[in-house]
Amino acid sequence: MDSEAPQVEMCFFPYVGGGHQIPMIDIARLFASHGAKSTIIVTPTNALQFQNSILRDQNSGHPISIHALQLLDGAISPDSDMSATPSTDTTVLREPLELFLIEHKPDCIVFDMFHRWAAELFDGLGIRRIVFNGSGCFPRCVRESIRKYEPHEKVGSDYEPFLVPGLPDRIELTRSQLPVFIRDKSGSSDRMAKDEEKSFGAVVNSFYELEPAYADYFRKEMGKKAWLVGPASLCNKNATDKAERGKQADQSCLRWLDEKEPNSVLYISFGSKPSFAPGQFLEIAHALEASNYSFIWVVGKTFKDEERCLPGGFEERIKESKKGVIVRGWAPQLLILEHGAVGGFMTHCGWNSMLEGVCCGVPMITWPLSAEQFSNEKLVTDVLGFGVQVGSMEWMSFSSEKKALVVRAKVEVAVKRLMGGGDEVVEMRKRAKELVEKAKKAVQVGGSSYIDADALIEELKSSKKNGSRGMMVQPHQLMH
Ligand SMILES: O=c1ccn([C@@H]2O[C@H](COP(=O)(O)OP(=O)(O)O[C@H]3O[C@H](CO)[C@@H](O)[C@H](O)[C@H]3O)[C@@H](O)[C@H]2O)c(=O)[nH]1
Repeated sequence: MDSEAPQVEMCFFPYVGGGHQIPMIDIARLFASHGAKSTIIVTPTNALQFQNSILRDQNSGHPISIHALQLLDGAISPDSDMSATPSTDTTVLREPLELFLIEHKPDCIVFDMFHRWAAELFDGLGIRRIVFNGSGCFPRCVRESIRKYEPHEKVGSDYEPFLVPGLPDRIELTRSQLPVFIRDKSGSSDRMAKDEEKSFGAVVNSFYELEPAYADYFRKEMGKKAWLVGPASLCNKNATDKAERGKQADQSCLRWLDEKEPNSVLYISFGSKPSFAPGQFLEIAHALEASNYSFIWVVGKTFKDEERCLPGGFEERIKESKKGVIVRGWAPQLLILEHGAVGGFMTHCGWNSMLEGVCCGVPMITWPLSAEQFSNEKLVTDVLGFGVQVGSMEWMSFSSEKKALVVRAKVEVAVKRLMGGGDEVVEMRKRAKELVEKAKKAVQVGGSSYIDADALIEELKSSKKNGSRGMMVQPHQLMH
């Protein structure tokens, strides 16, 4: 490293909730641990959520801070009711952000693509922008291929599988599994893709060894400049950091897990905003009772209609038999997944959950619901080979109450297949273990993600030293 070069100043502007915000906070902490002066720009609500872990990092000597944007008088923060979705309008943050950036002029800003107005602001201010879109290379290759070749236009029905053209593996999807904005050709995805094209590159929460063919494809075939610096969750080294990630979690389920045999518990979570129709909760509950494996089930804040969600006496029965725990708030997901008693993960295939399952070596039951989750499922089951599909077929939108049910028999089959621990699952665990080691190595000194993070910092340093924005060199993976 060039010790004479000035310290690089990076700003991070995460989205206002859930699966996009958590990894970006981790990524900011990761860059600070590499010596970059990192400032996380958030709303006042969010600042409180993350301040403890940032304080701990500061105490370890990492150059990191949080800046809480001061909203104009009368303005309401987009996360005030904690229910932000990808379509939440965040333009109210624009003015205070602009004031901050004019004063601080960082060397770059890593921003979430869901702040749809932000690229224009950064360009206007002449600030180098690096995009973060939350997911990995694989789903982005799938999306680009579909955008380019439109294979979904060439099938006869929403449920007829089509091949996603040009990818390193044979990947099939159906039209019903595609986001509505792709099916309807609405401009929002095109605009975000264009924003990404014009940025200096992308910081990706992934690691090369997880998806080498797709990291190469993303960079070489699709011509994207990308720094794969993850898995970001691995920067949480101690139990306190892991427990406080995102929100304060109720940890009582960990004591319950301590009593269980290795690999005997199924962990069920559908991400930061679990949302099902009552009938779907009911199908899951019946399947869990019928399959008779122990489980921790995160249902989110609360059931909308408690009585229609669970069979009569369900909670009393599972409590008495010690078969299961229902978490109504925020679960300490990282601590649960790394607990030896957990042998399976039923997941909606959000990128973070998928990656966290990989880092903990836990095979999955894949139950994609929306966004790019159907693509992520293919990575888990068809490419990495450590998942069992529950068989969900229908993309559901955030606003829609129309949700296709997966019936209890299908859920039960998947649970028994994964938790039964047959030869297939033994193989999955073996593959998963290998990936755990690769993930850990990637973020250690000399690992692929470590090198990528340093490469970005060095790039920023040298252009700072030259007083120019310069051309960014492609990170380490071209050396592979
Ligand atoms: O009780 C909980 C619930 C969630 N989490 C954490 O919250 C994050 C959830 O992220 P993810 O699994 O990616 O799910 P979503 O919140 O649904 O993520 C959105 O953002 C992801 C990243 O772009 C996309 O892959 C998803 O499709 C999209 O729904 C993970 O880090 C979990 O560990 C907890 O710690 N406790």
